[in-house]
Amino acid sequence: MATEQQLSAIKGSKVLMVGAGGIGCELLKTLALSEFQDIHIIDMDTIEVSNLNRQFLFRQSHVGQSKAKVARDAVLKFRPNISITPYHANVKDPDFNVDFFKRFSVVLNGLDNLDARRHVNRLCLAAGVPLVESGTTGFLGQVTVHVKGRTECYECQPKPAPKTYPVCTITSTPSKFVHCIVWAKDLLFAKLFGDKNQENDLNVRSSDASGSSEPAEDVFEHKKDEDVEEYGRRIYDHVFGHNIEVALSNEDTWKKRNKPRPIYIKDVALAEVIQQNGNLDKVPVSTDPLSVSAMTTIGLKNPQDVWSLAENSRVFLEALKLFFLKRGKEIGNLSFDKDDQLAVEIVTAAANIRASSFGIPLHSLFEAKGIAGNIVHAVATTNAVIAGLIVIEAIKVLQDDVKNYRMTYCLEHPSRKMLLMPVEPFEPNKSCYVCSETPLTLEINTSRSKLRDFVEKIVKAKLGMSQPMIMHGHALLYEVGDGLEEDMATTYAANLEKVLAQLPSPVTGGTVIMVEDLQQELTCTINIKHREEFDGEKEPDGMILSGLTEALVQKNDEASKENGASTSNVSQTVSVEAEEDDELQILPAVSGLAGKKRKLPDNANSSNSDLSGVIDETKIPRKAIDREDSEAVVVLDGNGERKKKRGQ
Ligand SMILES: Nc1ncnc2c1ncn2[C@@H]1O[C@H](COP(=O)(O)OP(=O)(O)OP(=O)(O)O)[C@@H](O)[C@H]1O
Ligand SMILES: [Zn+2]
Repeated sequence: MATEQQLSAIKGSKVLMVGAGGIGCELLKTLALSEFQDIHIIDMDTIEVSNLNRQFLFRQSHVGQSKAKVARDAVLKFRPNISITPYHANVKDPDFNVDFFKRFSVVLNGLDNLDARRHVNRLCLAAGVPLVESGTTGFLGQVTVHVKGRTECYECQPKPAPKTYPVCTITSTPSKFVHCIVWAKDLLFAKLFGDKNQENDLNVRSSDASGSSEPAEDVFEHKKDEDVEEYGRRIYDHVFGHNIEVALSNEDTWKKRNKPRPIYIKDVALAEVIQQNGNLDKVPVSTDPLSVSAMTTIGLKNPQDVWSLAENSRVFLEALKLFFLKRGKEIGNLSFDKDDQLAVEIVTAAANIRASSFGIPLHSLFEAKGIAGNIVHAVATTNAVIAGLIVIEAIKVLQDDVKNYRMTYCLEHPSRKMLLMPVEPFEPNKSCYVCSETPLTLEINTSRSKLRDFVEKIVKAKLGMSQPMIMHGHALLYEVGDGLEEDMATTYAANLEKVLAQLPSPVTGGTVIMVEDLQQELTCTINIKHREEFDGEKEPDGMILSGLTEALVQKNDEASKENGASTSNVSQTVSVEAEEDDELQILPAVSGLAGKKRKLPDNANSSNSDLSGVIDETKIPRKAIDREDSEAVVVLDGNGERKKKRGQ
């Protein structure tokens, strides 16, 4: 039961919720039942069938409608007298500016991606509004509190980067099914259906061109009059047969490894089935390109079955054919999407054929989809627990009860009888470029890199700015926005194509530039250091930004060990991520010592970095507690009451 003081804080508040998905639905219900009276919700999505199992405010009949609006209507049914204002929009829209944020007592995030979270963090800082941030993945979850000047901001600490694998493991020496999936998705699928000009480590030449003056042809090129089936067989033999033969010729690689087996269509005894399969008459008529299915055409029904090599080969050939016949217009622009049935089918089939070649156990489409889409199945209970914790923290924030703020981690298994681990928040990180505006340093070749490279690779990708303005002293080098005069827009467009040292106000070693995002009201100072050379493999951007609270790249230790010595390419990595969302950071239970340095655990996990789909997360907090035994730890006792334990 809330005290009177709490009730009065709740009733007088105006709350902004961002995200009306898994956490958001639970959160809106809990806010309404906790007597909150004025709630605004932003969500840019419409309801999908796959949301219904856990986003309980939505029903089948709501599919296709705005999440924010339907969530509002559903809650008003049992709390008709409160005010809920929905916005079916992206929180990054310019309408949601600092003035908009200033209208709220607290902002509560129920988002699923880093980009939006960073954006909201910046707006909350600029508006001086407290933020309660949250995330869940399977049984894991966390709620953190961010109040300007008092606690760290969302970006004060590094976020775990996607798990990556050495390129050589993916291209030459896979030892796990996940390696085959990454190969099929990031290399093969990208080469077949993505941008043809992209850099890609897949062997694309039909033969080694070194001996001849003629450049070898790109096998992935679909020749004008080439029959699609013929094309499919050619690709099959090249990637599963020829490329493996080439790999085998490098004998050193296989001295301590099992040799892979080249697989050609003729080996799979497909002669007859090729004739039968791909009967397009059998494809159900559908207007939705994402529902075209090779499995259906072939008559494979159960996605949980593990297909044989021959079945995988049939699916591969059929899916390739369907892409060309049914979705030809998309070819050249596709990137893997876990909700694209045909894409999942071809990636599953290709990964399985490769796995077969390397003696790795095959997997079902269902399993392969989980791995490729990095799906950790959501647990509705975790969302409910996290939503409850968000409301608890929101109430403390409304009462300005700073000393009782807690960041709480929800674990899968009890650790010291705790499933919920509260941790005192940390002070702002003095070197955070977001909340402490600490200058950054950029090493760059100022006579080779263009302003466009700087904008794309640094300002947008690294600093997460969407409406940047770049200044050198009083000179404005670049700006975006609707209100720009035509001549200025032309000047900025021309500047983008100039190398830094040749800009109207030249940027060279020693220059200090300011980058400002007008919407986020964030300004970064960047000290420029000219550097002549960059290592193409280790520093592929050709520029290095330092001073960020940088992401920790999680190396797959086993993969590194297995392949570390095999090629020169170990430092290069392939990301297993299709998208940068669902990021969840699990931090150790260092507590009580606000301002003290903390480390991410070695095996820190995040939902988007664990491909097994099963996160062995319990080790993280438990290890952390054990390691931090002598530190102050705040625990919940059996009755749920908070006790503060001080270590010796
Ligand atoms: N930039 C954004 N602006 C507004 N809403 C956003 C933004 N980014 C994400 N969201 C919303 O945050 C919610 C996150 O919810 P959740 O993690 O349950 O994802 P989901 O898309 O509903 O489910 P799933 O990804 O598991 O299919 C989604 O409803 C999504 O629309
Ligand atoms: Zn910060």
